[in-house]
Amino acid sequence: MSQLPTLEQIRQAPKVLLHDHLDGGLRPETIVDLARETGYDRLPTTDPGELRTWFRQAADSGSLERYLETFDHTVGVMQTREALVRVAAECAEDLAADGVVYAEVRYAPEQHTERGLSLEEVIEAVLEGFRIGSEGRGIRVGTLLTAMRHQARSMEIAELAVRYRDVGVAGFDIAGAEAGYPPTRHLDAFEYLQRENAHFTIHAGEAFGLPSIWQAIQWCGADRLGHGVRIIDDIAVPGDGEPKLGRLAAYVRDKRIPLEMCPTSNLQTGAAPSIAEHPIGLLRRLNFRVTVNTDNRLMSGTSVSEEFAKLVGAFGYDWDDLQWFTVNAMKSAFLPFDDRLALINGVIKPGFARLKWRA
Ligand SMILES: O=c1[nH]cnc2c1ncn2[C@@H]1O[C@H](CO)[C@@H](O)[C@H]1O
Ligand SMILES: [Zn+2]
Repeated sequence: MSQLPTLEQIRQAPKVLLHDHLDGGLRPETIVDLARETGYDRLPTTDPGELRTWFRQAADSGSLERYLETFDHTVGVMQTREALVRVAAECAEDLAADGVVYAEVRYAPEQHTERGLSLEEVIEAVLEGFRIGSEGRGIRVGTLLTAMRHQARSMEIAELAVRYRDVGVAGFDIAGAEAGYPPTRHLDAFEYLQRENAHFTIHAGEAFGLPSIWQAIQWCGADRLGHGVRIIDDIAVPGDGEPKLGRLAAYVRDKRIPLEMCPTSNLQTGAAPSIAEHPIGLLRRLNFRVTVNTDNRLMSGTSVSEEFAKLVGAFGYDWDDLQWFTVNAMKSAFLPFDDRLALINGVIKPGFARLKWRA
């Protein structure tokens, strides 16, 4: 009988990451450096080791709103061009070191203008950082521009996503507290993106249920769902018989709408009770188009490989399962079809084949 994949082996597999926040993945050492350089004096500690633990624990709050408070400190030190270039470059390095071959990393440009940078300067700094950090590392990184759902700048950000689409911006997203801020608040931005043939995902079904998912898909036209875990509220699982899908869950599965699942993050915000009870188990069994993501590597103390390893531990996933999640993610990327196919056939399948052969 073949062994289950180990964390070390998983690190060597070519992986794809669709849901990762730039301001949720800083190295603690970098936060300390940047705070010193930019005069940010509100960090809870200036010891990198303690800071790592602080983020992890503060994010373990059980509520999305409290989890999001920790971003004050990362966003607080990402207010200069140099800081943004460095954070983006290190993000690409860290993802490449974890074996990620394609990533879409998101952030909200409107949160990085406190010290006078324009939205364009923010976007260009991040693109420059990703260019520097990916060079020669076997990784391709695109960005998603996020608009904050409690603010009113989504149209402006959507226009920038279209303007920069041929130079590294792959799409658009909305994030932030979900309850009380339905996606339809930003309908004009989504309609504009659709008219422009642009791609977007929406954080939906994380801290709020089915109405949020329904609006994101049927009103706003989202290509993908950020999290989407609450889709299980539309699936009845009788004790003995087959699970029965409601109309919305059936639509999501039939249309192959990608779910950007982030298991550890969901435990921290209270969206799932444990990895073993995470909806990903059922959704994978029912062949929804599930992908596995990190959300915020710093706040969750995780990486794509570690998310995979936790799922292997909880559900006994083998190499075929991990390849299936990876191909799902690549199919769902906001990248031209030819490029997706080239990565699947030229990088992902051969990479997994080598690991399976060794196992
Ligand atoms: O899981 C999440 N749900 C909703 N919003 C989030 C999540 N993670 C991060 N952000 C929000 O997105 C902003 C831009 O990257 C972050 O500053 C944070 O406020
Ligand atoms: Zn997120």
